[in-house]
Amino acid sequence: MSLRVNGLKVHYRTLRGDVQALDGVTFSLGDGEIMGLVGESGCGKSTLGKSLIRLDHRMHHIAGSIELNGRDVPIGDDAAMVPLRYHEISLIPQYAMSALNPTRRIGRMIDELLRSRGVRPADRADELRRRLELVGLGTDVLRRFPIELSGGMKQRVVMVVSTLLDPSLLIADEVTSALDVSTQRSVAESLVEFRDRGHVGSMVFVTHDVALVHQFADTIMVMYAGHVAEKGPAADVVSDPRHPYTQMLLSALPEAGEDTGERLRGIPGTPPGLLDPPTGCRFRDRCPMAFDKCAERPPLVETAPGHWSACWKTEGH
Ligand SMILES: Nc1ncnc2c1ncn2[C@@H]1O[C@H](COP(=O)(O)OP(=O)(O)OP(=O)(O)O)[C@@H](O)[C@H]1O
Repeated sequence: MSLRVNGLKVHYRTLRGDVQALDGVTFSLGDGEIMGLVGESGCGKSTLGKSLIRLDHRMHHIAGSIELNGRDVPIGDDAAMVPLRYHEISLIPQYAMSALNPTRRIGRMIDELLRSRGVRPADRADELRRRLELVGLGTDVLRRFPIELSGGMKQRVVMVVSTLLDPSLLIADEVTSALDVSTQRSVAESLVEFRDRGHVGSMVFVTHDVALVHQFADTIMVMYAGHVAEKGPAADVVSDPRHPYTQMLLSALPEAGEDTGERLRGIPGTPPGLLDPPTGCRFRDRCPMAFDKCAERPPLVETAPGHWSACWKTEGH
């Protein structure tokens, strides 16, 4: 499995003009790679996740291409995307577990979903049972209503359903944010296990939680205001961040076990509005290292093997 996203621009049409939510996003994902996608609220994480599978009616594909396993993904053509959805690319949207239909038993809901995707439920019944077991659920959940399950159980059901057709790519959007810390970890471990067993090819794991994602992701991509700031091996991004935004994002996190008595400080300032974003580097108004050249947009450059950064001050620019 391989994914290549090249120069992707996606805007939201609003009465006040176009919100430039993704402005030339370029990255690739290798076979089996789990990529954590992080950045402050509003930087375009969910928009990128949705763009890979389904644009809603306000989203417009302005430019750029997506290639999955060497084939073009026609994101601007809703009808042409139908055969790819859930079979090739699957999404666990934000709040999916809260959106389970309260009047349907889990088993019936799964049957209906499979039929809507052109699959006979009986053909996947054994696999469904195996995967429920894999995430620690008995088949009795199939007879239950969503209200009878805990948050962690619901999230596991959603994971199993979203991956039942063995997609090449899974986008998991904030799947752990509403869960307690130990459940977060076990949901993340189940996703890794699904990848290890080949139930999903690669994964984009969207989260605010750098500390959690760095424990299990292979790579981390940091977005800022619709641009990619940095992408690289998870351990390198955390131990040797190249982009000043990543450095500030990480320094705003507490060290494990450390209590300095200081209040945590966020990054001063706020991201620019995307209706009329500044030209050049979009981080420059908040960046302590900004200089004249930042009025020009810095290209994303590979500064070490597999480690990319878009900053004029990073070596290699
Ligand atoms: N339906 C919409 N109409 C107009 N603008 C939108 C819409 N949805 C998102 N946006 C804007 O697009 C930009 C990217 O939003 P997006 O939800 O992708 O960010 P995010 O990083 O996923 O944020 P969060 O972490 O809060 O989910 C933001 O400026 C947001 O205000």
